[in-house]
Amino acid sequence: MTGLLTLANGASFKGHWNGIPGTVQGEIVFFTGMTGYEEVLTDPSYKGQIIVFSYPLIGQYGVKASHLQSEKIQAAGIVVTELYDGPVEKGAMTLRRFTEIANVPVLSGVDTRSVIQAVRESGTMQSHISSSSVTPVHWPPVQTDFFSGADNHAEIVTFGEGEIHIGLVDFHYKSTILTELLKQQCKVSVLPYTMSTEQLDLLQLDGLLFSNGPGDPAALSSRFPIYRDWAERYPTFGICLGHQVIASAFGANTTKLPFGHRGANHPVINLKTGRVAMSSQNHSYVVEDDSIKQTPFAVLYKNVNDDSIEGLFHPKLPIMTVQFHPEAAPGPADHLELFSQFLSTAKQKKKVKIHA
Ligand SMILES: NC(=O)CC[C@H](N)C(=O)O
Repeated sequence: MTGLLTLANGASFKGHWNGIPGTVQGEIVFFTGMTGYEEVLTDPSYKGQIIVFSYPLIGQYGVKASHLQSEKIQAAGIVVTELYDGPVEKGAMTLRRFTEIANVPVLSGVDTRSVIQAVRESGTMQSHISSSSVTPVHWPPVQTDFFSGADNHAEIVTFGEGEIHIGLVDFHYKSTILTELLKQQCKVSVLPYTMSTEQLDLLQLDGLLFSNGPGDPAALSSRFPIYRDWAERYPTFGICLGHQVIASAFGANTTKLPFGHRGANHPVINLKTGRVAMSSQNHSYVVEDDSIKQTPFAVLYKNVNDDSIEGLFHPKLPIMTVQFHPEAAPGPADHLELFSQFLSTAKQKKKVKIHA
């Protein structure tokens, strides 16, 4: 069955529709990694978006449960050049089957290079994929607030039994973030983002990790004073949305990039050491350079491609934040050491002997 991708700027692209006939609308974003579609599709930060994969063959190694970043596909739709339909390794499911179960359509046979060029020229915009050739006449606004409370969990869920107790502030975290903490023998309590300070303090945590998440960090603005108080009292690490939220909580502004950073090879420079390393990224919003002077923070990392802020640190308190994804999944593991750095501050607070 043929299908059509329409962009809000009027451009349209024909393809082959895979899935139950229908129509899906969402913000169009593109991911440039050669591998990692399992992690990308299930990363909650992609909630509601239509993902275009730049690598021309997608699905070639199937889908394994151990690679998933959440319990389901979070993207609203998928656009690829070729959907691999051959056999996959024992124990893996084909990507076609995985998308069918989730009822997420795949538009294949699309010239994704042209789509990405259009997005790079016009900026991130609304898009529509459909099994009919009807194009939308109006575009309802895209969802940017994912924190109405409706999908928050009320309970604190605890994993692991380690001596160091970390609170993972859950803005819809990627499972690899939890796995990395557990690998380092932490006890991790996954916290509802609406939790009260009284409840938080009862847990006697040694550190807080503010997670990644979908949409606009400004959606959490009513909680910024609370998060600032928490960060000032606990060793703190922020990842992606968590970085944006912490920066905002201390007075910085955020803005939206023209077409975001989504891929597995974004070079970032550590301004203290001068070391450049590759990073995994998935974000549209960014902390504004000029607004850093309104905060106590200093810039630790910058993006080598566009000079945007990639990480911050507090000169006096154990607070560090990164815009990129040190847990990778997918992507290079060059920044995994940041978990150990964060945990060493948590251990210092607890006065536990650090085994380097
Ligand atoms: N991966 C993330 O946490 C994404 C953060 C935010 N939703 C953005 O797009 O910028």
